[in-house]
Amino acid sequence: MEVVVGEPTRVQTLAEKNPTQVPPEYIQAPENRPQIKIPTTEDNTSSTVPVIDLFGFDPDHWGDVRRELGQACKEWGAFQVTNHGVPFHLLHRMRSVGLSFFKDSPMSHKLSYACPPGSAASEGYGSRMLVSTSNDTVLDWRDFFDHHTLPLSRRNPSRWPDFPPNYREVVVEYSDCMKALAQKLLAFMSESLGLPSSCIEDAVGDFYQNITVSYYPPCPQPELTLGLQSHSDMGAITLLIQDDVGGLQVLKDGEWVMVQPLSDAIVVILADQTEIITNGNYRSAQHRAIANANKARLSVATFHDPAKTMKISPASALVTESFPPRYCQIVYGEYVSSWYTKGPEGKRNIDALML
Ligand SMILES: O=C(O)CCC(=O)C(=O)O
Ligand SMILES: [Fe+2]
Repeated sequence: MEVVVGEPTRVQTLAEKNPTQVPPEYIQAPENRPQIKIPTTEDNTSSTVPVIDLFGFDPDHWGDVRRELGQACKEWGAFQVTNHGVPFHLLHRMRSVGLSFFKDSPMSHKLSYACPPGSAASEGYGSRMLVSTSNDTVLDWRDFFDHHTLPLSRRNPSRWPDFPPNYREVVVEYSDCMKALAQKLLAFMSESLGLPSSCIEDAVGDFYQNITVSYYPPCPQPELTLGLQSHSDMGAITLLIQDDVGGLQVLKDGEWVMVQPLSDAIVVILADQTEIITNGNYRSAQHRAIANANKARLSVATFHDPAKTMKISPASALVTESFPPRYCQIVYGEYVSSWYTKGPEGKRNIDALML
């Protein structure tokens, strides 16, 4: 494998030249290309990513919410939540400062935050997800900004954009709200499996939280490329908001299903460590983002991961003689390194751990 050195091409810079074609390094193999469909009234609408009303965590609704959540975790590994308690104006402000950084600040400003080329998951402005590439690696039609937000020892707002002027304070507030929601959701998920409410969170340990703002510029040939290749998230739980353009898809029974943009909802994506901890009772969601011919799209994903030193294995309460462990124990940091080196290719990293 050849290690990438030097600054990557910024997709936004490419797109601003109004090309009529996507450069070859962004063209996916035919089997990975998205089917861009214009929705019709004959579409089978039975397959939609579940939307779960959390009723502001009102205890009167806990039983129903737990049941719905448990079913969505089993069948989909991804769902949207409404009445989640995070103020709508905060979701709006987070999208708005993210968009303003990409759209309103000059490239020279963005580049002053560039991720160091060739290092995985570093904080800053980036365009390539993987550390190294072979000739057949296909690039994503995406630029992003990654923030290290938790634990507090990793949080250094001076590494984040200072434009627009309220950028840093919005990210701090957003980070804290997402942590609180992730904790509540993991508690419900534990309970829905008959486990004590702290079971999954205890197995994850202190959250390592990263917030990634993804910017997908308009693309001349969205049918040939992907905004973000098919993958499952490697940590425990991801909370995502998007704008009204749409493009996030979840794989369900071999079909790619679009996650309908709902401005006040938060998309919940189960990640690989939750699949291991729940011994496969709940599965991580395979997902991807498609590009759009006419519009730029923005999403904000908040990842909650274990510390690199954490050992992750199926919860002992879910392992019995009739339900033996289905995954071997891993050290999270080793899982991450291998993920970034090999690339995600759907769920191959987690599938490789299955006993
Ligand atoms: O932009 C999206 O909707 C998906 C982002 C995502 O899956 C990720 O950053 O891991
Ligand atoms: Fe993801």
